[in-house]
Amino acid sequence: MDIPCIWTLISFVIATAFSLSYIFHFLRNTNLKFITTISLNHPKTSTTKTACTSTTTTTSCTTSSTLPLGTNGWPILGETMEFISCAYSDHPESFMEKRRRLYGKVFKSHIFGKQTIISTDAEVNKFILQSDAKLFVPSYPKSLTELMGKSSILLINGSLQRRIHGLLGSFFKSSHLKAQVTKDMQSYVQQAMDRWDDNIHSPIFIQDEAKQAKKEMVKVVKKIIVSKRNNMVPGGADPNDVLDVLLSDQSGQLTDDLMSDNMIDMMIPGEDSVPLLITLAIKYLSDSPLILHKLTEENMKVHRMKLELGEPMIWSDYLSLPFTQMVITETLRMGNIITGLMRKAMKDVEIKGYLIPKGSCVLTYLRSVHLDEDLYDTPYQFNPWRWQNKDTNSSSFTPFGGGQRLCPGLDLARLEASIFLHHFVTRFRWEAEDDSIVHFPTVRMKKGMPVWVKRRRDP
Ligand code: HEM
Repeated sequence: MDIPCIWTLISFVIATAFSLSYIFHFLRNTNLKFITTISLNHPKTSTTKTACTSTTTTTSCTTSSTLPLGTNGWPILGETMEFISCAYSDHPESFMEKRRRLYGKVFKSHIFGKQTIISTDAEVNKFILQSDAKLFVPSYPKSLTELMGKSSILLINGSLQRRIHGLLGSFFKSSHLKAQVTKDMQSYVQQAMDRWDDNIHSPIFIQDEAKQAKKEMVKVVKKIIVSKRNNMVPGGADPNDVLDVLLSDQSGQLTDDLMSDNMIDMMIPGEDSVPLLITLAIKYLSDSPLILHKLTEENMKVHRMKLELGEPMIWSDYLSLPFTQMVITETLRMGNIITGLMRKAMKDVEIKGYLIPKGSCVLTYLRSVHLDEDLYDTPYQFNPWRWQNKDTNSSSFTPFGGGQRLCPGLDLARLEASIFLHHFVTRFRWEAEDDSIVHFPTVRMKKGMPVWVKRRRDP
């Protein structure tokens, strides 16, 4: 066969493949029930497997469980293009909403090169996040795992993960660290805001300013580690806090690699998540004058009281401002800085009647839960009052994950956001330029959240 002929044949095969996959896709969308039955091997018709349900204390096995429904989309591409185009649109939830309507809150899809079970159900997510490594382990794309390092706490499992988690958790909770972070952040924020006073000809970009503040915070944590290491006397005094414990650990498990990988874990949320939390709070406040007024009033009150007493604000003052904390909680709910968490099933697991087969990749999609109208009235409305007398420790609110991997930096994140907001609203009035939230590949402001600031005359 000559060369043009081979090309004609190849083109024909490719065209046929695309046409068939188009027809297949079209049929599936128009006659969903028929196709799901065939293409998904739906257990109602063909699959019955033995599966295990675990609670904190028991694991029981049943023989009737159903695989989540859903579609695989196009060959190779799966449903990735639709996922991305929805994520870039004004309504990024549309991908999940459409499938929730068709298949329920837990469904199957094929995104980013992998068949994935997506859970948008609060209870299912809670179960998955609270399970130990016998049932589910973290599962991230190779590019991310290489960045994190193999001994990153986000990737290790079992007793070593629990040990490091406990140590980091107590370090971040220690009043010593909170006091140091508060002192350094206050001084940084004040210096930065002094510069803004003179800046009347251009807007301030909150996203960049918050990131710069955060870089200072990472330096603070590092400074504490270095100074502790230098001042450590072998067999010396009892450890003061967890970092002392980490540094003096003799088990040989906490290698330098492990310590440095975990510093990176702390820098990723530091460089990104906390600045984003601050930026989103400013965005929502700029759009809601009444809420901004109430927040300013609360912060002004404590600011004046501290001035009269001649005392500085300390970390516990920031964390006990009730309305400010409600604003931060509502920002976490609506902002969804971490949209979802990836896990891999280590055995067949049955949750709420869904069968999750061993080896499945599972995306616990936190965003859909936080915006679920079954759980929140008018979920797209920024309403901090909804948190009045409401527990933030529930399966319907998990911006910091849950279970054994619950974010150990959550108090620190709230503290840093509170410090920034306090100094910002007590020193300035501002007018925000139009900006919008982008949801893919990560959440951020399109223009960096430019605001025009004006010094308050009523300290
Ligand atoms: C708004 C800010 C933050 C958000 C939304 C956030 C969110 C999260 C989430 C959802 C997880 C769970 C990951 C998983 O289950 O796979 C996590 C874990 C973690 N976070 Fe945060 N985080 C924030 C700030 C911080 C800060 C400030 C630090 C430390 C300085 C920090 C350190 C960590 C660490 C070390 C883990 C891993 C815990 C483990 O796997 O045992 N985070 N974070």
